[in-house]
Amino acid sequence: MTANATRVLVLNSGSSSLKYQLLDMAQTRRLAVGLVERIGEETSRLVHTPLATGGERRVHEGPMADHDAALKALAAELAADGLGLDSPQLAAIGHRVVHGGLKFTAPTVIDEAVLKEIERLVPVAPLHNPANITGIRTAQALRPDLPQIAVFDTAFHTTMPEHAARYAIDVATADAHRIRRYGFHGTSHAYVSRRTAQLLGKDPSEVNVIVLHLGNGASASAVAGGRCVDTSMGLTPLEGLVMGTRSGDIDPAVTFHLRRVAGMSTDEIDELLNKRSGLVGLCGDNDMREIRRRIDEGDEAAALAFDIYVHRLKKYLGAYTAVLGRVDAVAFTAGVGENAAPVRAAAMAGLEGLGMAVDADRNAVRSNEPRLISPEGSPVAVAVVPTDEELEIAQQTYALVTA
Ligand SMILES: Nc1ncnc2c1ncn2[C@@H]1O[C@H](COP(=O)(O)OP(=O)(O)O)[C@@H](O)[C@H]1O
Ligand SMILES: CC(=O)OP(=O)(O)O
Ligand SMILES: [Mg+2]
Repeated sequence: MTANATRVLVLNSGSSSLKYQLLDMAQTRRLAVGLVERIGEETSRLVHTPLATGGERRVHEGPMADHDAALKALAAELAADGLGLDSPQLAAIGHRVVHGGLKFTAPTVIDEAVLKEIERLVPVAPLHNPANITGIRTAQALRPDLPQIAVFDTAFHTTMPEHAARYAIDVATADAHRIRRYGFHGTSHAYVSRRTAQLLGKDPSEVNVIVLHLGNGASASAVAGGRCVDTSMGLTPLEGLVMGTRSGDIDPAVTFHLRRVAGMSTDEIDELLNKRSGLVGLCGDNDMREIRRRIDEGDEAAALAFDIYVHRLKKYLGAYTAVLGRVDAVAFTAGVGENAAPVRAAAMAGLEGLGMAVDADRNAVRSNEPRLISPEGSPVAVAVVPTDEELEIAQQTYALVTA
């Protein structure tokens, strides 16, 4: 690595999207950011913003078959800005990897053995790990000489105590198949809980925070003094909160019933619970903006979907208050948490008994900065803290390659 290799490319591959950022770590500056959406569909779309050159945002529409095609397309965009992947200034590529099992508790240099382990975990992250693997393989082919670093969603949760991580099922079966709560979105929960402590002017070790990461996938975590003590996602990213297309918590016997009585196959049930449930299953839309618009027009299915979503949030707020004993702050983050003021207001409504409340004027403020939305003097600080998984991944990646 040359001395002026201070850039990191971060790839955050979702099931059908690929978010990316190129950063210069010498000044912690974003050079380019972008997103490829609807990968695998006819209507794929790439939005690229070249911040370094101050150029216009560029949008390309047209089919992109897979993450390999998406990565090649974004590489071409970067090259057009003179920021190509062939640059000697590129120090490493950092990859978000969703499932790392118990093995990976820290950022890891990717080699064949690491890739094999990520592959082994595909059955427990079927929407995510395959996309992560394609991203890694394509990036390796484009720059075989460069360190590729995996930053795992599961890593932050590996501090959970056994009584939170274990399911109450037969121990021998659980151990034989490594069935336990792993938790996901850990990079976001770690970043946001730290930023929340900062917002309060405290050290992370001094505060207990409930983080609500509400994106398309959604999860809650209880963070005590900077360490995760419980989280809502489990063996897979299906458990917990109501999500865009995933059910979150259900009675596991629902799946037996769907097999025995409804005659569905295991794959059909998997698809139902992961892709046709949650908000989309309840009302046909998974985008909170659209749901709010429909509620304003008097749509009952949208209103019920919203109420179910919020009810689940309240349950986790209550549960994690009990788990933590003392809550200093609740932090809302990700697409819904950062932007949907009505979700925040509804989730907090009636929780005065837990010391939680939202000030309507503060809640209505739109900003990209971390901010308090609870009333002055509230026992629990309620905050909106924008997540930045890409920055966190870039920092962890750069720290590893410059260590
Ligand atoms: N202005 C907004 N108001 C309400 N909800 C929003 C807004 N912007 C985004 N969202 C919600 O955020 C979701 C995407 O969140 P995001 O964190 O980007 O998800 P992911 O990383 O899982 O793709 C959208 O599906 C939508 O429901
Ligand atoms: C783990 C997970 O659910 O991730 P995402 O929200 O990106 O789908
Ligand atoms: Mg996300």
